[in-house]
Amino acid sequence: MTTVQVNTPGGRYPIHIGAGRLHKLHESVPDNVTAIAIVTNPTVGSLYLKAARESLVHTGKHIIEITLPDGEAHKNWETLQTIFDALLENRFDRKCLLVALGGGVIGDMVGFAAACYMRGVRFLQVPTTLLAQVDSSVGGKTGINHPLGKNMIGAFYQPIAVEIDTNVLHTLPEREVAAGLAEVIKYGLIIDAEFFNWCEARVSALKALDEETISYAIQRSCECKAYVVGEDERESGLRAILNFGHTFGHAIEAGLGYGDWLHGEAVGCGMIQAATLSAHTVGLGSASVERIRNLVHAIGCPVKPPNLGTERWIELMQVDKKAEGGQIRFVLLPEIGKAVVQAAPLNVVRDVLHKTAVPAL
Ligand SMILES: NC(=O)c1ccc[n+]([C@@H]2O[C@H](COP(=O)([O-])OP(=O)(O)OC[C@H]3O[C@@H](n4cnc5c(N)ncnc54)[C@H](O)[C@@H]3O)[C@@H](O)[C@H]2O)c1
Ligand SMILES: O=C(O)C(=O)C[C@@H](O)[C@H](O)[C@H](O)COP(=O)(O)O
Ligand SMILES: [Zn+2]
Repeated sequence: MTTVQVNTPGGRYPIHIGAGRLHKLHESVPDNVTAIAIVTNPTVGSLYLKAARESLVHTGKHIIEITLPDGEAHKNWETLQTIFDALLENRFDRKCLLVALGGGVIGDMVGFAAACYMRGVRFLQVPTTLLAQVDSSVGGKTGINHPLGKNMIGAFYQPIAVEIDTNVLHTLPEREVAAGLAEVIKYGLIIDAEFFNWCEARVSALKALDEETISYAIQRSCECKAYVVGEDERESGLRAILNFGHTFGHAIEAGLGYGDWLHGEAVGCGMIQAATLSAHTVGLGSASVERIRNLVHAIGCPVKPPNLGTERWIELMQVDKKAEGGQIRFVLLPEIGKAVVQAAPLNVVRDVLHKTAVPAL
């Protein structure tokens, strides 16, 4: 097992990474917990709820299970309310623990529920998708979508620990693995050029979930994210670089009504668009743009954005949380491994939207 430590003002906690961690969840449950709610969905529940429950039974605590509908389209108020209903019906008190067993959708919603229930109870992240293991379970961004914008309602709220079991990745559909790899590559692009090279050289092993390769990819991703959120928990500066590819990517997700493209797929394609914009604004070389496009393609994510119509793209991107005074701000790369956040002229953005609409592969 490897441990990566997260240290933020809002919480200090370990990320445990290893094969079989699902059977050791009890090790992360504090003694003074009064009751545990395992929150999952039917897909993950049918695969892993039994193992999670069996390990948590070792704590001797009262355990309930809450099953939410599966999918990004359900990351909303209505689903959140069902968590509160179950907690109240079962008389859960302030010393309860919520366990998020699932991908990023479950993690984001359970984290937000934990932030709100009785003004804050503890929660444990047990991410079961690659994307959730390398990104969403770490750093405390929690929340739900609004029809007008992605993750628009939420809170910064840290878990007490993250338990990553690499074994669970083997039941993931290929498309979900590709989506997770998009966020892995992101760390190389924004902060660690050597890690980008490392990923480029290991595409087959990453896609095949080779144990040693994927474990290192998860560890390095968590280290990068832990560093960034440790410096800037609430995104007053540096943390915005974790949003590379997301200004375009979130527009794809919201523009298509959530659930058509996977989050990681939208981010993968958005990173190509952001790289193209970087070439026009901060001097990223065309060879680097090509490398990024090739790697996104190689991991199995789409490289051609959907046709939302240029003005609709702009409208959707203006809703982005990084926007200030109506001006869209983008994460841009002067070079691979280095990121800056700045506004870009709208005529250049329009030009990039036209250029990236043409498939180059
Ligand atoms: N909070 C953050 O910092 C952060 C970071 C990145 C993404 N996100 C959010 O995370 C969400 C995307 O997360 P995701 O990609 O994990 O999607 P997801 O949670 O929808 O999971 C993808 C699919 O895989 C299934 N699944 C989960 N684990 C499985 C397993 N081991 N085997 C088989 N199937 C499994 C799920 O049931 C679901 O159908 C988005 O809402 C995104 O906005 C948040
Ligand atoms: O943790 C962060 O900060 C990120 O930006 C990570 C992103 O991968 C993630 O998709 C996040 O939920 C996006 O945040 P948002 O503030 O743009 O909704
Ligand atoms: Zn993301």
